[in-house]
Amino acid sequence: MVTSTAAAHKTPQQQTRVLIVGNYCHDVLMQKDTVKAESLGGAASFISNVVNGMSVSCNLVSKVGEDFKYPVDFTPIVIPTSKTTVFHAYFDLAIHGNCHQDRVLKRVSACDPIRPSDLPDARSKFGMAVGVGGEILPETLERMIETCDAVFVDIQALIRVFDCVDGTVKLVKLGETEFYSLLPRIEVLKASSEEAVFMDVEEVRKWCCVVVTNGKEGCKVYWKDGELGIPPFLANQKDPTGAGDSFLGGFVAGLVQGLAVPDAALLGNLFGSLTVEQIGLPKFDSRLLQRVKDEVQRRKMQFLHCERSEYELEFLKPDGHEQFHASLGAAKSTPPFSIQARPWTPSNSPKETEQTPIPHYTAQAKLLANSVYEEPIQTVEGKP
Ligand SMILES: Nc1ncnc2c1ncn2[C@@H]1O[C@H](COP(=O)(O)OP(=O)(O)OP(=O)(O)O)[C@@H](O)[C@H]1O
Ligand SMILES: O[C@H]1[C@H](O)[C@@H](O)[C@H](O)[C@@H](O)[C@H]1O
Repeated sequence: MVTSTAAAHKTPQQQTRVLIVGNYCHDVLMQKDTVKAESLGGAASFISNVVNGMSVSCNLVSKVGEDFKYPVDFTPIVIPTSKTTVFHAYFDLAIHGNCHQDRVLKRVSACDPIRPSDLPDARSKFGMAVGVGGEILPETLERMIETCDAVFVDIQALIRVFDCVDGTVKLVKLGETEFYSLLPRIEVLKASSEEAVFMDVEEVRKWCCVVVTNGKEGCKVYWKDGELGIPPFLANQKDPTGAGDSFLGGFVAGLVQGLAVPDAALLGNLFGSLTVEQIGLPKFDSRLLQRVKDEVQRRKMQFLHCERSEYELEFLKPDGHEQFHASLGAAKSTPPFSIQARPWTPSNSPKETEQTPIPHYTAQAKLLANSVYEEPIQTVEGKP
């Protein structure tokens, strides 16, 4: 439930819909010490890609160094004395099986933290605290809680620590962080199944909604007095990077548009599944996005007669949920929507792609392989 009383004094028109807070980064995907792909990264970039794609207005606060090399929709704060955050993701060091970990991440450089004074004064409806490299400070999250009606947090912003020698990302228990006391004041905490073991879900669900994503199994939503599994969508996984971020983007885009939590989580699952099918930051086919928006619109129309406060999350599974899943699945699987990412080449210029615009073309991964899970099949240079 959105509890902020200040929210009641603002009309939705006066507010930014979604405020995304987290640093952009450079992602380098590695296998056997070889660079397989480079891409714009950071939860903020994956989330804004989805939220923009769903035509939901948003604002973004991010910091980078002067070395930041991707054009982006939301101008970041450039810190001349700092470098852009860089992550190397090692896929061959990953541990599969029970202790699921799809990749080992190393933070190679870290940009400055985002401070309360970097945040806009204006209120936002939904705030998203989505740091990747330790840039969200407790006081920053607290300020977001004060200025947003509802705050959504990715646990990776709270529990990551970084090896002081090689930057390897490690996780600490949520209860041992300075963020713990703020949990009763946030709306939703999202964690992957790997991260969820670093919190006591039974305890945290008393204070806020907990969403645990679980790769190709979909996700599970826990709230104070209930829980619900949300089914996945089929995907041909090439790179898991950003699946959780895109999930959160789709989830929030659904909630902003008035969907109930289970339906919004389906939208999250859909965008997670679309993301793993491409290497790096995905580009979504505009026709697919239009079909998804149409399905969301149709779903909203089904509930026009229901009285629901704009500031209240609805957890119970609404009638027609399975049908909504099927409709989104049909939208996803209708050709030619399930397209593969195009390899990045310097010739992917705006002029050359004018007839078939490709959003975010310049931010696409510079691909050196078809999947981060396999031996290199084809290099860009080797392509006919
Ligand atoms: N292989 C897959 N097939 C179908 N859907 C997937 C697959 N992998 C991920 N998803 C979707 O994306 C969501 C998020 O994935 P996941 O649980 O792997 O997040 P994550 O580990 O936080 O990802 P990352 O850290 O790479 O951003 C899942 O809940 C699911 O809906
Ligand atoms: O771009 C990625 C992505 O945002 C992942 O969710 C995050 O875990 C990584 O640190 C980041 O490099």
